[in-house]
Amino acid sequence: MYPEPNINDSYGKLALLVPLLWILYFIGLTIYRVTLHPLAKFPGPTLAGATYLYEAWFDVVLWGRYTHQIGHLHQEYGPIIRINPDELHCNDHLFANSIYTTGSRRRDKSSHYVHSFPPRYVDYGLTIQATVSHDLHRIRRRAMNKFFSRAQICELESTIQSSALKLCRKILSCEGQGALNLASAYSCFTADLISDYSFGQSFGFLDQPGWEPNYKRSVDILLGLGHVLRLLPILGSLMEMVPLSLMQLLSRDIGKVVFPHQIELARESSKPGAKLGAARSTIFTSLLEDSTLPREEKTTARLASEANSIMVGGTESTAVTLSLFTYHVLANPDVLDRIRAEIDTVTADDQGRLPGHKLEQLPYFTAAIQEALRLVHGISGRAARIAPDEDLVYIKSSHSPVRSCYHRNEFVIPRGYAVGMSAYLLHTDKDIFPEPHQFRPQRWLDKNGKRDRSLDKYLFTFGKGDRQCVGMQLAYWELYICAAALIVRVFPRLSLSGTSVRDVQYDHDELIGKPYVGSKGVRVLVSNKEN
Ligand code: HEM
Repeated sequence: MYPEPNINDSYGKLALLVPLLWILYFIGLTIYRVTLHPLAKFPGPTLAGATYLYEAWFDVVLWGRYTHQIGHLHQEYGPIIRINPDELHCNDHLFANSIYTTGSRRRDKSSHYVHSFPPRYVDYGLTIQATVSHDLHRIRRRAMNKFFSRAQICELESTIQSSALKLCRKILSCEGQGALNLASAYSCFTADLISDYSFGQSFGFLDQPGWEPNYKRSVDILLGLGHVLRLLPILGSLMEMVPLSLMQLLSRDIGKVVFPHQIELARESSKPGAKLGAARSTIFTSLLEDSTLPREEKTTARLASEANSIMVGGTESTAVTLSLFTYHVLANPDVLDRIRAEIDTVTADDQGRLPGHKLEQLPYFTAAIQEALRLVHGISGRAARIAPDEDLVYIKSSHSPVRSCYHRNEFVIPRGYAVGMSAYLLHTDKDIFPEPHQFRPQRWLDKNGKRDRSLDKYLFTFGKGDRQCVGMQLAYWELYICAAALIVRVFPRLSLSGTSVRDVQYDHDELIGKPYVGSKGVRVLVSNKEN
């Protein structure tokens, strides 16, 4: 007779074996990553190539600070470095056009990067911004481009003008009420505009008595989740399993960014003969009617995710640029005077509005907007791309901003591996932007005070290549029209309150660049007479 196998004993062995196998796998993987892996020959700290924990230390534990560390690593290792097991980082402007291409050279997004976007809200794979595949992105982008062309945005001018005037009146009505945080005010303005354009119905944040609620907190929460989701994608999958109703109960702010209802309304109004249609065509009614978009691209889940992506992309980035612009202009009265003098040369229309196409021709005003965009950085950290069909050859240029002990001049990046650049590091390259942390609009002008466009190609705030911000024209139009209205109607009665340059200065990444944790943003006092 054989003794009966002890089941508890077998479970015990299995319980030991599983972690042991996992540890062996992990050790094997680590050795592979630093020896035989196709990126193993690239310069960089061994730990960064061996494990994602290195990136997690800077981005999760130290909170969004890997970009600073990447800057230090470039100083030590040269213009192209390995920053995690599967990704390289380059800090040479001249290589940007090889990474961020347009036309027939295909570029996928790296799935590690797109995991930063919270599932369901700016859904991984469902939105244009989180689409990994180049080919699928082309289909989605083609359908969306027409809403953001210059001609289309010019059509929107009167809506932008009315919202800007509404914003000015509302700020002025805060006279004598203590410090006003402009982050909320500007967020109300941008969210109202983009919701109106997307759904044909504005959120109406500027029409409510105060500035709350608004969309800012929801966007902050979503962007703040980015590092954790990217480095622990399983959390994303868990989030996906939480029913929407529960998520709305758990967080009122996150609950606000779910739009199936708006998509269903758009679907109803796009049906032939519908009665409840919006007065004009909106982004989503038009996407639903677009016969070139395959049916699976028009599901409510996908379009609701896309709505989130447009709302998130279109609200906070423009609002923070306006805040940064406001701080620097109020803190530098000579800059304000110069812009004001230029704006005074523009003839207003019969309703007192300053036309966008005239404003964009003002050289100093434009230079100040470019400078605000440079210092705001947009998506400040790395935005990696993968070339699936070609090896990329990087040849160290004489420009290359970093001096290194590595003497290799040529690197071949194997196809299928991610390589990216970071707006913050490019925008603070002293060779291109001397005194990079200073707000100096004149750097965008020639010695005769005319616009010098030679620096424009180094502005990375809207990204580059095929995946460059689709809303760029709209953002410029909002900035010109709103900033001009504020300068003429509001700034003479504003003064900064308890705000320093640190409140607008880049400190860390939360997908977009953020000032130090705890910053209260740009706060102003509104007085009843002009300063
Ligand atoms: C100052 C304002 C803005 C800044 C700095 C900005 C920045 C950016 C950047 C850097 C990207 C590329 C992202 C990447 O590579 O992953 C992007 C993409 C995008 N932005 Fe903006 N954006 C701004 C305004 C807007 C506005 C007003 C909209 C309104 C609709 C918008 C919608 C989008 C969308 C939908 C994408 C994805 C495009 C694609 O993947 O093809 N953005 N934005």
